[in-house]
Amino acid sequence: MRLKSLPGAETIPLVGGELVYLPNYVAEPDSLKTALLAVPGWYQPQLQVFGKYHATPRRVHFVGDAGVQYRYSGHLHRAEGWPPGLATLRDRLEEDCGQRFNCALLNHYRDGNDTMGYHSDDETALGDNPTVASVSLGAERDFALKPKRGGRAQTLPLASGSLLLMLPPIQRYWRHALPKRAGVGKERVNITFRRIID
Ligand SMILES: O=C(O)CCC(=O)C(=O)O
Ligand SMILES: [Fe+2]
Repeated sequence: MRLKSLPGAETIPLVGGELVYLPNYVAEPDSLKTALLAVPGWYQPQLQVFGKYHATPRRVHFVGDAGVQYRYSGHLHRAEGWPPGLATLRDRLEEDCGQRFNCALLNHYRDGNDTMGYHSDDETALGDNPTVASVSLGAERDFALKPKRGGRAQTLPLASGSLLLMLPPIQRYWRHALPKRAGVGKERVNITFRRIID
């Protein structure tokens, strides 16, 4: 990956990796959010935990080059193409990051009660050194990071229209989450652009 020098980018060094944060990457985040929420195919996966089914506390959608498959959170997702508006953003990201992204996972957090638990994006399908590019639209939410070896969690508020690049080898040493924020009444859409290697 050859990262272009992006004006306004802030590098956040962490032990064993780094993040790059750009607050104003998308010019009209609200209209992109509205367009993405209108795309058919959003659903709320049911997760089986100790034999009992629970609804995942957010809605998800998987898009990308037709035929790309990704097993994530116990479900096999199959992409059927890129929604209008997202292909343009992907092209710009590919240009800025110097690498291809062949799919994206969309998450819809309806309000501060919708969350994502601690995990790392380290599926073998992403290869040994994945770069995950995360774009946030709508409500500002805290992104939390915790070292796998133990230690304090750090939080980073993700503004509407921002880009967060999770550069390798961060997924090896850190987990991340989107914690509950009871005071947040507005919705948020997050897009994580990924590259499945087959
Ligand atoms: O919503 C976010 O900012 C995080 C999403 C995430 O970690 C993921 O999709 O793997
Ligand atoms: Fe993630």
